[in-house]
Amino acid sequence: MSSPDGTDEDAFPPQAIEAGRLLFAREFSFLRGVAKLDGLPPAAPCEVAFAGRSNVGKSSLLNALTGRKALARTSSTPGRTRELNFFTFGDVLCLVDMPGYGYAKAAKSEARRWQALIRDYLRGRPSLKRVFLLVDARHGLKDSDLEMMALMDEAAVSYQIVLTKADKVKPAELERICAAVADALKRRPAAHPGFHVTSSAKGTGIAELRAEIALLTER
Ligand SMILES: Nc1nc2c(ncn2[C@@H]2O[C@H](COP(=O)(O)OP(=O)(O)OP(=O)(O)O)[C@@H](O)[C@H]2O)c(=O)[nH]1
Ligand SMILES: [Mg+2]
Repeated sequence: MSSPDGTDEDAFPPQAIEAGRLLFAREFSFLRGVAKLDGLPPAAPCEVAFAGRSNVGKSSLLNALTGRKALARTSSTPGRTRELNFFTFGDVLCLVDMPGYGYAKAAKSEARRWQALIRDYLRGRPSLKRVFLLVDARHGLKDSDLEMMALMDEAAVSYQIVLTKADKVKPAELERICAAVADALKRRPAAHPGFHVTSSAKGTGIAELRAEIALLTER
């Protein structure tokens, strides 16, 4: 499904793009924020989560996918999302906006609490079909991303990289980052080999990501 550089560009036939469009045209609502695992909502048939470093653009991507400007709260200050936020499309799909990691200024105790919540959630959620691991296209993979990937490899949770803020990088630099990401994914047992390149600001790659999620709901 991937082109030689590992991206999923052109990988989706028009039917898949249309299925993604229809899926995300459904009624969509915020279900609840969860700070402790015992508050998890009942499992939807398909759950998809968005993880990544603080400020990488998780909440913005969720808003771009759903076409709602302020469904998930975004901020230029890292550490905006502090809980697992569950959004549902009827009884078909649940999207989870996760708190970011790697934010140096977060209080240590709070960072530990988020990490434990993320770890326990990843390990104990059979309905979780895939985690989209967001990586800033300007910065590429950082140590904290590699730690997150190791955690998901260990928990056998399927994950796929989504490069964000592609509008902020020059094409040559983007190519270099894509090659580095494709290389890093080769040695990861739970990683999907393809990845997405997106810009929530410009709408790049959003239709393809919707199509990818629609395919996950059909499994
Ligand atoms: N240029 C550009 N800016 C973006 C894009 N996506 C997000 N941003 C900006 O990046 C900042 C962080 O975005 P958020 O969506 O709040 O990031 P987050 O990953 O949810 O952050 P936390 O909840 O703190 O972990 C905001 O100022 C967004 O406007 C993008 O595609 N392009
Ligand atoms: Mg957020």
